[in-house]
Amino acid sequence: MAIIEAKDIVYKYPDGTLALDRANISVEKGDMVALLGPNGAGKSTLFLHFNGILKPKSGKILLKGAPIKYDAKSLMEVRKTVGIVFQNSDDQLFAPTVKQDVAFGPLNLGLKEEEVEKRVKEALKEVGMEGFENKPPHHLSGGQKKRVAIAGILAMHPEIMVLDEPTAGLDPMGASKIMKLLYKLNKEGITIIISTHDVDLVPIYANKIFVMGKTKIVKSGTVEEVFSDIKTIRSANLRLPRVAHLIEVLNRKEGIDLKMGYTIGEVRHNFEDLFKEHCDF
Ligand SMILES: Nc1ncnc2c1ncn2[C@@H]1O[C@H](COP(=O)(O)OP(=O)(O)OP(=O)(O)O)[C@@H](O)[C@H]1O
Repeated sequence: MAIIEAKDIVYKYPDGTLALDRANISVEKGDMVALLGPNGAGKSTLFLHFNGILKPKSGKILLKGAPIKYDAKSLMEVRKTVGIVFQNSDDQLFAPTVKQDVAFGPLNLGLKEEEVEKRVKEALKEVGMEGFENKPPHHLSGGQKKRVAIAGILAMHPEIMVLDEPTAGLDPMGASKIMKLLYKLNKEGITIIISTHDVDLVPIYANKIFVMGKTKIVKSGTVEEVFSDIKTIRSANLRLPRVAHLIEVLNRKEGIDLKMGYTIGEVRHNFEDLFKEHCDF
């Protein structure tokens, strides 16, 4: 059974913009999902439905099979289960110190001070931000802010983490580190859903991809299923991962018959197999 599902979600902003028009998505427990799509497709709008920040005009969000309700008590429960990390960390971090920021969510859950302290410590350790407890968040770098924002959500012990473009604005090493952190959290049991434009990182970490066109999901599947659908990739302003593009060019222009791959590791194996087939070592 899906852990979280959007069913026929329609959402119109007050100015009349139809941002979602019967959008459907279904995520299994333990998945690490990447949502791809062009600017303005509706990815952030869809994410804001996952923990009830936005209420659909029609359609439902099902959490563990049950439609979420929008009264304050039900929303509190939903937000314990589903944590959202916003695209812009400055929208998330507002307390005078890192420690107070990470403590905000658990304190809101009404947890005892001792338990809050414990969770803050654990969360900062998990994201590699121990020692920054007393720093003001606005003095941190972009990558550090992202880690603190993730810690603030982790401290609520969510089952699902939804991250809107978690690598946007980070340098390549910082982006890889954040993806590795999310991968680790996923392996520890948290279902992770991210939106991203980083098609080179997606095949390394995601086990399921959804592609969003304007207002709805237009394709879903494994890395291979999605990236082999070139028409959809182009229509969503995406591109192949660089390494896959190289294979495509080698096969097309040089007449090499190399098996397609989407990560460096995969392609290395495919090259080795090709060499074994054609060379006497
Ligand atoms: N507060 C708002 N009021 C009116 N329209 C909005 C608002 N926020 C977003 N929109 C519109 O809704 C549509 C979907 O926007 P959304 O931010 O969800 O897209 P996105 O896929 O997350 O884009 P990006 O990749 O650029 O972050 C766009 O047409 C956008 O202009």
